[in-house]
Amino acid sequence: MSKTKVVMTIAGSDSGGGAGIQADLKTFQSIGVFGTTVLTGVTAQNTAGVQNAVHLESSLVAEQFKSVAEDMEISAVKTGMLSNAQIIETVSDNLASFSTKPWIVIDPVLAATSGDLLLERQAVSTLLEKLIPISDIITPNIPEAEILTGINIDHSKDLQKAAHKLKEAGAKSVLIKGGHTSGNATDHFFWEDEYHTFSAERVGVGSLHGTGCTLGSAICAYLSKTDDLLTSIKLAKKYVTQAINNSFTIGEGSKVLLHSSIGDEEVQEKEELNA
Ligand SMILES: Nc1ncnc2c1ncn2[C@@H]1O[C@H](COP(=O)(O)OP(=O)(O)OP(=O)(O)O)[C@@H](O)[C@H]1O
Ligand SMILES: Cc1ncc(CO)c(N)n1
Repeated sequence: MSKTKVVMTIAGSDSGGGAGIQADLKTFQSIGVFGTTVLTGVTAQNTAGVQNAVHLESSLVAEQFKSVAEDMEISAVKTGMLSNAQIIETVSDNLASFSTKPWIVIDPVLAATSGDLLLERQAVSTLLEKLIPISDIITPNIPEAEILTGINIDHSKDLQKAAHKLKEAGAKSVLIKGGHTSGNATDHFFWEDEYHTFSAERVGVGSLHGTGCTLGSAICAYLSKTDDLLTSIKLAKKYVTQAINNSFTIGEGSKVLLHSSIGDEEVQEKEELNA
């Protein structure tokens, strides 16, 4: 039997259970990897919005990181809510300290679905300087890509320009998510000189909560299993689409996703694709 892969999410808590570290752990469990956590902050949050948010001391962020990384071999890391510049710097320093570099997936969370801010605006430049250069993949939604690059995204040419700017900032690859558009839910992937799209029929279920966290943590989980970017994005897109198809109402606000076990046969697709 192959060894269970250990992955890490560096993110905030969503008390409502739909996004943040809770969504990440549910995704890891469903895909069959062992999830560890470095908590950056705690939100009082539900499906309707964020009622309060408190970030942790960066020294405690560093200690959690050390406790896990000294004990286990981490094969992939995903970041979510990072709250402020100090936490970003701590995360960047700690990620740089791995002797064997894990895959690094950066979900540049700036705000919740409800619009509440989850990263201080003045920390955007720190994210660009400290974290993006060490990422294997960064996964902004369209509003996040606009804020990170200062480019208004109206046409496909704008997507290209924004991705180019993020690659110039040091990202190895860029996946711009298409949740915030109309028509099909198409994600645009820019990697070296390659361009790929990952598309699914838009599910007309109204507002959703936790889609971005789920996609990012699924990419992280599959990277740990397959060591292959394209395969991981393809499988993660399939995972999030299925969870969206099965989404349900649990509170007054956005719907939440249903995470269901997938099993190793999905990963066999890699072998089939490579055969
Ligand atoms: N209604 C939908 N139907 C199908 N797929 C969707 C839908 N909405 C979002 N997606 C997909 O979900 C994934 C996450 O994209 P999205 O743009 O929603 O991320 P996000 O805005 O970061 O999420 P969040 O709202 O949780 O912060 C993408 O693969 C996107 O295409
Ligand atoms: C804690 C947390 N992280 C990320 C998101 C983004 O959906 C959220 N709403 N809450």
